[in-house]
Amino acid sequence: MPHTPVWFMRQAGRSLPEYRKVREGIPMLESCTRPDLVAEITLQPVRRHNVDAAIYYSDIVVPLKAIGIDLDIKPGIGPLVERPIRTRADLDRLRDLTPEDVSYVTEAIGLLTRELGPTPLIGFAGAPFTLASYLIEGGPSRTFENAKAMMYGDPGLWAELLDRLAGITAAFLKVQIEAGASAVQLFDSWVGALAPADYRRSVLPASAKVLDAVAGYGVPRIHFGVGTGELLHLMGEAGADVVGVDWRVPLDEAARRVGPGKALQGNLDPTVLFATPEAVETKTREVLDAAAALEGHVFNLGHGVPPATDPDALTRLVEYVHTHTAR
Ligand SMILES: Cc1c2[nH]c(c1CCC(=O)O)Cc1[nH]c(c(CCC(=O)O)c1C)Cc1[nH]c(c(CCC(=O)O)c1C)Cc1[nH]c(c(C)c1CCC(=O)O)C2
Repeated sequence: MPHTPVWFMRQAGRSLPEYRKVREGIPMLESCTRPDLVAEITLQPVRRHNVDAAIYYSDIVVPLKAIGIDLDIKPGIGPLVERPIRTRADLDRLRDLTPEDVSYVTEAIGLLTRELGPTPLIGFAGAPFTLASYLIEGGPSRTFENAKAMMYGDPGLWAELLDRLAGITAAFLKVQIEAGASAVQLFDSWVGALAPADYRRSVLPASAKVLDAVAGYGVPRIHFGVGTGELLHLMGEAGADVVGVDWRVPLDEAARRVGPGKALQGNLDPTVLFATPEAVETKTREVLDAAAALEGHVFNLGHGVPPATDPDALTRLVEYVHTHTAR
C-alpha cells in the first residue's frame, strides 16, 4: 500500500445519516440478518470516507442470537440477555454454531466481496471474555461483578463457559473467512477490567484457541481491547498478527510491551474528533510519529467512532493519514 492503511472501528453506524435512514424502523438485530441491508451499511463508510477496509456490519452478539440465546440490543444501552448464564445447567443453552445458523452472513459477504473489489473486508467476532461478560451480567456492566464472581469463585465452570464460547466464536470467524473476509478482528473490548495474572490464567487460553483455530487460513488476525495497557504483552502472546491499542498507551511504548514480530493498530483518542480540525491534525501527527518505527501500523481510533461524531471529521482524518504517510 502506498500509505498507512486506515479504517475505523464502528465506521458503519449512527455517525452516518445514510445509516440512520436505511435503519429507520428496523431493529438492530433484524438488520444484521438481511444481506442486502448488511452489504449497503458495510459499504456506506467506504464510499464516504475512502477508508482502506470495510468492516462487516453485524454485532458481537449475533452468533449467540443465532444459536438461540434470548437476547436483544436496546438502543442507547447495548445487548440485554433475558436469562443470564449463571450455572452449569445454563451451559446447555450454548450449543455449537453451524454455518446454516448464519447463512445470511455467507450471503452478505458474497455480495460484499463482489462490490468491494480489491478493498479488504474485515470480519469480526467478540472474544470469549467480552461475550461471557454480557451473558453472565445479562447486559452492560462497569464492574463485571457477576462475571468475576464466577471467574474467581468457580474457575471450572468459568473455563468451560469460555471454552464453549471459543468454539462458537471460532466457528463464526471461519464462516466469515470461508465466505471471503480477508482479515478478522477479535474484539475483547472489556478485558481491560482484569489483572494480568487473571487474564493469563482465565482468559488467554480461550482467546488463543479462537486465534489458533483460524491461523491456517493465512488471513491477518487483529486482537483488540480497551484499557489493556497492562495486558498488551499477553494479548500478543494469545497469537494475533496485529494487536489493537487504545489511546492510553503511545504506540512506540505499546510496541515495546507487545514485543517483536507483530503489527499494531490504533490509536487516536476517538473524542479528539470533537475538537477543532487543527487539534485533530496535531493529535494524529503524534500517533503517526509514535508509529514511525513500528514493524507494521494500521491507523485506527483507540475505540469505536462515537455516534455523535461529525462524519466530515472522519473523512478529513483519512485524507490526512493518506497524505502524511505517502511513500
Ligand atoms: C462491545 C461491543 C458490542 N458490539 C460490538 C462490540 C465490540 C466493539 C466495541 O468495543 O465497541 C461490535 C460491533 N457492533 C457493531 C459493529 C459494526 C461494524 C463497525 O465497526 O462499523 C461492531 C464491530 C454495530 C452496532 N452495534 C450496536 C449499534 C448501535 C445500534 C443502532 O444503531 O441501533 C451498532 C451500529 C449496538 C451495540 N452493541 C454493543 C454495544 C455496546 C452497542 C451500543 C448500544 C448503543 O449505544 O445503542 C455490543
